[in-house]
Amino acid sequence: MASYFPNITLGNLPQQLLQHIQSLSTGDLLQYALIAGGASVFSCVFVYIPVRFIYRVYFHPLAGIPGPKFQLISLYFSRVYWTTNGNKGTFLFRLQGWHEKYGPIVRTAPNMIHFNDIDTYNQIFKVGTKYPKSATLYTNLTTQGSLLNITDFHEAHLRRGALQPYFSKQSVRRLEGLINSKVSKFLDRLDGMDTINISRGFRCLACDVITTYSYEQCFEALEDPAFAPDWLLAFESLLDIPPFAEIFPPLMIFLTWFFEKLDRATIRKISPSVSAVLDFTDQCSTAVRRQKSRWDAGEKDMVTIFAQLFQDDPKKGRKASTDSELGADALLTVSAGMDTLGHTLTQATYYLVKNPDIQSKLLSELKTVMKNPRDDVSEEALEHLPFLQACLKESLRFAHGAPGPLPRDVPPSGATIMGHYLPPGTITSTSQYFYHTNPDIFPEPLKFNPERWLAEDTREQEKYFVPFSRGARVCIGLNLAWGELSLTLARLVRRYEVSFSDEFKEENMQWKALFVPITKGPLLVNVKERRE
Ligand code: HEM
Repeated sequence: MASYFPNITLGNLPQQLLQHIQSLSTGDLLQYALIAGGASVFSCVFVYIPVRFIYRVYFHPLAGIPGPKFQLISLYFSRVYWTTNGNKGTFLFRLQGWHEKYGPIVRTAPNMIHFNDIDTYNQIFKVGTKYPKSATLYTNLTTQGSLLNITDFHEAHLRRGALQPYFSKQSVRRLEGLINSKVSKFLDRLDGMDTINISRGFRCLACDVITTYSYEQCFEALEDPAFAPDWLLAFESLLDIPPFAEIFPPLMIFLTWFFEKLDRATIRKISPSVSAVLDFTDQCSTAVRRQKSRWDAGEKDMVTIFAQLFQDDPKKGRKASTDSELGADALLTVSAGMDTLGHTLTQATYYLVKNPDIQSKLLSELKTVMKNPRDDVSEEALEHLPFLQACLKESLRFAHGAPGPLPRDVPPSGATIMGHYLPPGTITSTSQYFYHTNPDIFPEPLKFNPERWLAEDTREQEKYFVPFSRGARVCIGLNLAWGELSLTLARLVRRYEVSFSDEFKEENMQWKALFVPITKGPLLVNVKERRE
């Protein structure tokens, strides 16, 4: 066997090394490789990681910001910790403990901070902000190419500008007939149903409204006998993506690439859920492509929220969206509204059933604009009902929209927030959950109490109320959401007495924070039609 330390002289080192390597047998090479590998692992574990940890704790520009030190050891270590062993979706609640311990600004990763301060929130989440969405964290593959993942200000501004007119208050008012017709269908479906999974029912309703509006093609989710179309069940199972995909994002990219190469029948055999989600994604893309063909053929008076995206806008310097961007936005508009709306209506119904006195106060108010249980109503009439509006706000406060940390990058100029200098590229993050549960603003924050919104002066509550986020990237669908929330809740409560089903367990309502809140189980109810 060759010596590991060959007799070489410095004069002609590279050549001598090459000759030495060429003289080695395969067995020798393997031994060298093992020794080199072992030495690398050893120095990584016992030298590189500890030295890097010491740098991060004492010498990094963010060293002055308090926080749990174990979060600074390794990003991979953190990812493994927060995605396995029942920890998934609980980061938000741990953050709460850290804020109690360390104060309103906490360093949560080597290059990331989390703050709980509404004035800083308003500085970062404002129109004209210099803090873009974080490029390293808005990378979800299912929304790739869509508005949600755009981090560049100008590009996002142009894309939003093309979609926004269809979501203005006036546009949503014109949609009232559509929303009311879907709500009627939803309520008619409840009639005669036994145990109702109303969490899914609400999501089917949201899906049918937005698909009809977006692509003039209702996906007829409300037709499903149990409000459980395949794609909805598949989305439910895939929302909780497996830990390995979060721990090794490249693996997810590889799997996506791999699935793209397979035909649908093979995918169906490997994973029926992935196949159902892909079918749904195709359905959205096909619907929007069909509209584009009609548009290109000269049918310019069609109603589609994508009309402006079909064409260049030379004045603004916006290029027409590509087919894959259109498909991504088509999927986003359905998915962005479905879970958020469904969850908010689920919270509203749960707390009204749990608090009969609140429900009966709401019912009395609703009777002033809906004489009969089956009456239609306009959103404008509902806007003048203070108690209903208070119930909706309280439900949104409990639903939290996108509760977990929303990440934004510090601009190239760097920034000072809450007395700490943050170098360019630092990721800042904050969570609406903390504002909505601040006990100084919302006393007894975990009590569903609509009355808090009826106080003489609610400016402080409004300041802390951010279910749709704020500023340049505020939810584009918020007017539509208000329309759907108020018409659905008002007409549901006016028409039916809702009660918990015997199969319903309180623990179902425990939730964890993925990008949206996911409850442990569904809200299961029974309904009885009101006589008057
Ligand atoms: C109760 C209902 C809803 C809530 C609480 C809600 C909440 C939110 C929040 C918090 C964001 C910001 C996310 C971020 O910064 O990453 C957002 C973004 C967005 N929402 Fe909603 N949403 C709701 C309903 C809807 C509906 C019905 C639509 C239908 C079109 C919609 C479409 C969008 C879109 C497209 C974005 C991305 C905007 C952008 O990145 O510029 N949302 N929503």
